[in-house]
Amino acid sequence: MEKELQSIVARIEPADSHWEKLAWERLRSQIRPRGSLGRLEEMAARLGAIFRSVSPSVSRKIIFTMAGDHGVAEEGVSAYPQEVTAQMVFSFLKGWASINILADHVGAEVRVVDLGVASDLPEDWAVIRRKIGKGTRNITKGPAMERHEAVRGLVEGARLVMDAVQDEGFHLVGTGDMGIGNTTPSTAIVATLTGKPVKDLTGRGTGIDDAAWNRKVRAVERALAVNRPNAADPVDVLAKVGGYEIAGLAGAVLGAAAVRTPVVCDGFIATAGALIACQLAPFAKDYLFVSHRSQEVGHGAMIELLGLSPLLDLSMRLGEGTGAALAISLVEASARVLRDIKTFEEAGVTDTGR
Ligand SMILES: O=C(O)c1ccc[n+]([C@@H]2O[C@H](COP(=O)([O-])O)[C@@H](O)[C@H]2O)c1
Ligand SMILES: Cc1cc2nc[nH]c2cc1C
Repeated sequence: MEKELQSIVARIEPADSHWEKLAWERLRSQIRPRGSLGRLEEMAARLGAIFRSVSPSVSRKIIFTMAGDHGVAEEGVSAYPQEVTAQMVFSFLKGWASINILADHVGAEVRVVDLGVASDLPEDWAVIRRKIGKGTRNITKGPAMERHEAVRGLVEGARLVMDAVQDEGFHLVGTGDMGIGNTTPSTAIVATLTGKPVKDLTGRGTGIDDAAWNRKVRAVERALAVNRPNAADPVDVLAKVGGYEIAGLAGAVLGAAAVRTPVVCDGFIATAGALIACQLAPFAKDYLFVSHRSQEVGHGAMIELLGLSPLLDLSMRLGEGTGAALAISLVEASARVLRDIKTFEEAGVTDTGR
């Protein structure tokens, strides 16, 4: 597994700056005032660099919603009980949840992956089964998982995305999460990677009260003190204070970058995964779009560390891939901007704007 992870990471090359230049040339010669489509143009130029094309198509879209449970939930850090993770997986499979509706709205398929739900999911559920463990261990007492388990989660996430792109022809990937308690490990990850005070990075997750917030801050502080994750070793951080679904989310970003495919990450937890991926393979960032700014307070520090601007700011804090779904429509729009808007020359319009 470690070898396979290394080979995935080694495949990740920077996006193509030559094609980015060609994309900017086309964008600048389109029949509209120069720069008038703002950030859509930046997205379009990045797509040109990713696909090595000025006529990219991203019509086939897929969202992977990665699920896992967390031993730290027993510290009372969430507003909901652990069984909600499996219950929401069932709802995703039924098509009842927010992600189903928003993904359908933008024409994206949803796949639900069990990387570490605490219970055995019934055999007749159409979930993608990649269970590494039945929930992580409590990070306030020791490591969330073994290092080899973190590597396995990374590889499983990467494989799912690479297969979807290479075997099924998807052009654009979104990442989302489901896991009661997972804002706690995500906070521990961003605290480790930024060194900022835990208090400033800890949010309200599913909507916890002040007492639970205090417990959450203490849980993250204890997790860091007990495990001493090595910020210079992203797999160590993931294994000690991460989660199974966070490993899958990080792997999905690696897999997308390895097959030169844009990937849109959702909110706080999916971005924690993306951060791990970009620490492992800095060029992965060339393929990454941060869908939205989550209301979870520590998300700002993650975004700052990545150096990417979120596409939307809708005061959302749901997860599941919901922000990714909405932003996917913008990424698709920017591909159409690049490909379909005619140039002054093509349209015979007088150009005096240079
Ligand atoms: O994606 C986000 O920004 C986000 C912010 C807060 C909560 N969530 C979701 O809520 C759950 C985690 O919250 P908690 O309070 O149980 O740690 C998990 O299922 C996430 O998908 C997601
Ligand atoms: C009901 C519910 C749905 C969710 N979706 C993502 N995280 C969630 C947390 C809860 C509690």
